[in-house]
Amino acid sequence: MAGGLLSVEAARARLLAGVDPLGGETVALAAASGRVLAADLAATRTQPPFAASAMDGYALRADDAVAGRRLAVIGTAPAGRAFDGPVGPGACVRIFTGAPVPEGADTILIQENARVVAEGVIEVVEPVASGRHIRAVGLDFRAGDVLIGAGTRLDWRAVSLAAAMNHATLPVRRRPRVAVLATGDELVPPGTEPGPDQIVASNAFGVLAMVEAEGGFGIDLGIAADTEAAIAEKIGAALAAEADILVTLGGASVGDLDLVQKTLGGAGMDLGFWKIAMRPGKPLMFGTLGPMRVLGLPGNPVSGLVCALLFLKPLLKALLGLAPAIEPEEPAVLAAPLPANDSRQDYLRATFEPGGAVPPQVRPVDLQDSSMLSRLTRADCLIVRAPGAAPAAAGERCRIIRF
Ligand SMILES: Nc1nc2c(c(=O)[nH]1)N[C@H]1C(S)=C(S)[C@@H](COP(=O)(O)OP(=O)(O)OC[C@H]3O[C@@H](n4cnc5c(N)ncnc54)[C@H](O)[C@@H]3O)O[C@H]1N2
Ligand code: MOO
Repeated sequence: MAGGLLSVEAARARLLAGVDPLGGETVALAAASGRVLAADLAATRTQPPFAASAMDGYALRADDAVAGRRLAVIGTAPAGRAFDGPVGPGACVRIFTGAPVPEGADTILIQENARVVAEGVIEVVEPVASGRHIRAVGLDFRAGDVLIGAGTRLDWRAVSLAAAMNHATLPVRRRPRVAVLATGDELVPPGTEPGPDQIVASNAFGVLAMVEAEGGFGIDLGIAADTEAAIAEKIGAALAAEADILVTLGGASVGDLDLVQKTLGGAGMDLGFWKIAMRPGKPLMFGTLGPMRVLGLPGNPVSGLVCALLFLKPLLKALLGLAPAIEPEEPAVLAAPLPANDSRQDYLRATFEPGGAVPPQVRPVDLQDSSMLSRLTRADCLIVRAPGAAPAAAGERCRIIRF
C-alpha cells in the first residue's frame, strides 16, 4: 500500500487472479483474422504434395543439361496438370511454375537458359545441376505438423497458412463481451449540441475502440443520467447482453453524484478494490456482479483511457488466453528533468524527441491535466514514475509504455 492506497501491481494482481480464458467457438476462415486460436492447429495435408517446379522452363535429366545439346520437347506440364509419362535421355518437358516434375526428370532448365531452335526442339544454353528449381514433397510442411499453436492471435500470415493446411473453419476463443456505460448529466453524444453546462462524451469511444482492437466485442450502453434508477437500468442491460465485463465511466469518485459504486453495490456487486495509488486514475474500481466483471474507470478522459490501457487491456488478454497480459515497459532516456514523485505511481504523457535515438529520448508534454485528450493523442508514450521516485535529471534513464 502506498499512502493507504493499493499499488498498481497489487490491484492488477487482484484483477487478474483466477481469470481463465473464455471458451471456444468455430468461425469461418474469412472471419478469423484477429481472433485467438483455441487449440493447436495441425496440417491436414502435405505441401507441396508432389515435387514441383519452382520456375518456368524445361524438366529434363541433368545428364542432358550440357551447353549446346539439343533436346526433343515431348510434352507440356502446366500448373494443375501433370505430364503423364517418363522423360528419357535426350528429351524434356515444357514445364511451368507449380507443375509436378515428371518422372525421370531431375532438374529444371529455366527458359532464359534454353533456346527454341525448331518446333519441338530446344538447345541448352547454360548447363544446370541435378535438383535445381525443384521443390521437394513436403518442403513447406507435412500432414500432421502443428504449425500454429493454441493462444496465437491469427494475423494475415496465419490465416493464409491455415488455408494452405486445408482448414475452412478454425477453433477460436470467444470474444470477450464488453459493455461500456458513460455516466453523467453533463454528457451529450458527439454530433449533438451540448447545453450551456454540458460537454460532449468522449471516453466510451476510446474504450470501445480498444476493446475491438484487442479482439473483444464492444456493446455501447450510451449515457446514463446521474440517478440510481438510470444507472441500475443500464446495469440490467449489461447483464441482459451477457457482458463478460461492464466498464463504467465516471461517477467513481467521492462526489455526491458519484453513484456508480453505490448502485452496483445495491445490485449485488462484490467490491474487489477501489482507489489505487496511481495518477491519473486514482478512483479506479473493480468488482464482480454475478458472472460479470465490473471495471469502474474514472470520468476524466485521460484517467479513464490510461486505466483502460493498464487494466482493461490486460483483462481482455487474460480472457483470450494471451500472454503476457500486461502492457510491456521499455527503457528510455529523459530529455527533460522531472521533479520528485509523491506516493502515487505516475504515468506522464510524453513525446519522442526527433532523431529516432535508441533507446528513445522522451519529453513530458507541457500539461499533464487528466482532462486533456489533446495531449494524450499528441503523446507517443507514458513515462512510468514509481511512487516516491527522487528528482531525475535530463539524460537519466526512465521506463516507458509505448502507445
Ligand atoms: N474531493 C475529491 N474530488 C476528486 C477526487 C478525490 O479524490 N477527491 N478525485 C479526482 C480524480 S483523481 C478523478 S480522476 C476524478 C474522477 O471522478 P469520477 O470518476 O467521479 O468522474 P466524474 O466526476 O463523473 O467526471 C470527472 C470529469 O470527467 C468528465 N467526464 C466524465 N465522463 C466523461 C465522458 N464519458 N466523456 C468525457 N468526459 C467525461 C466529467 O464531465 C468531469 O469533468 O475525480 C476527481 N475529484
Ligand atoms: O485520476 Mo485523477 O485523473 O488523478 O485526475
